[in-house]
Amino acid sequence: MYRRIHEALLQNPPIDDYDVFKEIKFHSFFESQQAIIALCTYLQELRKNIEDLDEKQLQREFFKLLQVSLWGNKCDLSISASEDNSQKVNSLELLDDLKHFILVDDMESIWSLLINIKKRRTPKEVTRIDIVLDNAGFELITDLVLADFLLSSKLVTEIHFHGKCIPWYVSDTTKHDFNWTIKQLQSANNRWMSKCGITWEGSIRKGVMVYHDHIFWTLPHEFCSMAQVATDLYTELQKSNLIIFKGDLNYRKLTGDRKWEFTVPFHQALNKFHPAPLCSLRTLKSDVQVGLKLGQGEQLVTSEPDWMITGKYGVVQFDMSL
Ligand SMILES: O=P(O)(O)OC[C@H]1O[C@](O)(CO)[C@@H](O)[C@@H]1O
Repeated sequence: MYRRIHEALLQNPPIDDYDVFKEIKFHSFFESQQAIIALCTYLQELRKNIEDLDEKQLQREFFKLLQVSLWGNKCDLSISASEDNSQKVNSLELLDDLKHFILVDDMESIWSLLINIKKRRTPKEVTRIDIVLDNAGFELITDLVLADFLLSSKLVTEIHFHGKCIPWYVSDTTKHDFNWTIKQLQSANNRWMSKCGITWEGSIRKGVMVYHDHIFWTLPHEFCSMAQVATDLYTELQKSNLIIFKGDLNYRKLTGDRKWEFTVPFHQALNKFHPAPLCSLRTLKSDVQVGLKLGQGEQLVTSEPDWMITGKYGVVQFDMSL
């Protein structure tokens, strides 16, 4: 459907590069303003003392911002049929209450990977994280905040973002959305928002934040076929130390969108897709889920029949092995 919409526009210059979802994406960004201010303020305060944090404190902040990015995935205009689905309250204050809804929590393993790389890194070495983006609006801000934290804490030295070439699933991030968001922050009437915008613009100029897009992300292929059908993208991702896949649609493509048993290991469902260590930050909006404990899925089926489609539950699911 999204391809059809795009095709129809392509055939009708001068509106051939018009994004029909632009207005609602903008609206969702502005509606999330207070939550964005809270997050930007938190980040800027954190940056002031980041050099003084010990390992435990750094880990705590990493877990916080990883969860903020996870729950940012609730803000998706495709699940809400384009009704308002913005973030109204400070997401940092909700984390304790939401913890219980994380069905798979591999945050410790992700932390071990990153902190060990940091400890072993020589001064000239690059540590790279790739974030395969999902929704523009509040979710994109949470991803940028996480990226900034990873860079300012020196856990990593480069962040590569991957977005969509065409408007996709209503609110998915395109290059235009990415640049627009950073410009909006820069010119915002709030010093912390504009500080974030200016810093991120600078990071892009210096090449420590890099934006990519590739047609593969809007093709119907499951990710295990990437090495064959998009060899250049697969090779690019192999340069990463960790790939973070945001959102439900990416999870469906990681796992081939099959009716797996809930207890099938994530590694098995990836079906040999291993360009680099990877993780999924996803709130559940469709009926595929792997890597659960024995009985966990069945219990949810009984107690909450729609647990897989409302975005109430989330996973931070990691696969290390190559
Ligand atoms: O933005 P996300 O997290 O990828 O969610 C997209 C999901 O939402 C839906 O469009 C509706 O639930 C699913 O078909 C799709 O998997």
